[in-house]
Amino acid sequence: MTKTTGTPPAVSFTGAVKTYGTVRAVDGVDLRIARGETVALLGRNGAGKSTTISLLLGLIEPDAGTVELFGAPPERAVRAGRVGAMLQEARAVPRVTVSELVTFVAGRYPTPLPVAHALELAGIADLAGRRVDRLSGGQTQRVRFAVALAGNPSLIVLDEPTAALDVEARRAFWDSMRAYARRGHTVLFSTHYLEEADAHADRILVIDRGRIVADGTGEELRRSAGGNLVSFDLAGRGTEGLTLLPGVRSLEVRGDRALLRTDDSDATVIALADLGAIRGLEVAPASLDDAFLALTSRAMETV
Ligand SMILES: Nc1ncnc2c1ncn2[C@@H]1O[C@H](COP(=O)(O)OP(=O)(O)OP(=O)(O)O)[C@@H](O)[C@H]1O
Repeated sequence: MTKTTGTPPAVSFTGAVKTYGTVRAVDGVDLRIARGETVALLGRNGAGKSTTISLLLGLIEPDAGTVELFGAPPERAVRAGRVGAMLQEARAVPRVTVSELVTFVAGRYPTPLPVAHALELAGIADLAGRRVDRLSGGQTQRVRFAVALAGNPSLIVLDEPTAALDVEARRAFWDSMRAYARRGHTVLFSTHYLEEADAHADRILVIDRGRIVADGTGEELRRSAGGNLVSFDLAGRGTEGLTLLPGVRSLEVRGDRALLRTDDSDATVIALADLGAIRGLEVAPASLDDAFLALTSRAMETV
């Protein structure tokens, strides 16, 4: 899709692998992100999101395969000021004000945003004179966003950017992020929140055990997971054999309820009735949540 112009994509992974001991944190990722796209990297805890982002930023090297930004090694793009990042660990610099910090970072880039503009975009104009080590978690998060924006980078990478934000700050954050994306910048953000990925990304990459298991719009993911969800109370019974019932593609257990994704809910319900497993039985269309669970479910391996 991005090959036609001859311009290298913003992000390109080819067979990238990163292993920690026996864990394949990133396990053969092939990926292209075109310039101007807003992409969400969605996955459970430990799925490989942060490792993917570290590879992308050149903070770690792949054991195999290649990673490029704008057709060059990540370090080169980072050094040229084409990349801004907001990572998970926040280390406050003592005594410095918000404005001083953002001014310092902006000064390291060739074509930075005016500092007042970066502060305004991050929604922290009113915090300009405050010390960065005396802010709340949510305020600190927004300062980190201003730091990521300060250099006016072509690509901005945000690792779980809304983790510490309340509802209002979250909304303000996404408004700012979208304003930045509308200027033609490329945005990659990681999240656990399906609604955020669905609402704010052009494209969602679902990562599970180091692999990209789905790539598309929220609508496409819902469609690809397809089917219906049949759920019922286990009432103490086991889950053996449930994935073998007619139509069933995957099984998830939430508390005492079994959730079966099925391509043929009628056949599944009849089979459950034969087993006498109909307590609290419900049939519902798949949601994006369900699609995500189906895509990343451990039970998928057995289906
Ligand atoms: N420095 C490291 N040393 C050893 N194992 C690591 C290291 N970093 C990551 N891992 C392992 O690699 C896997 C992927 O971790 P990663 O941090 O990329 O996941 P994540 O999707 O960002 O998770 P979370 O949502 O919890 O932040 C996990 O099994 C993790 O334990």
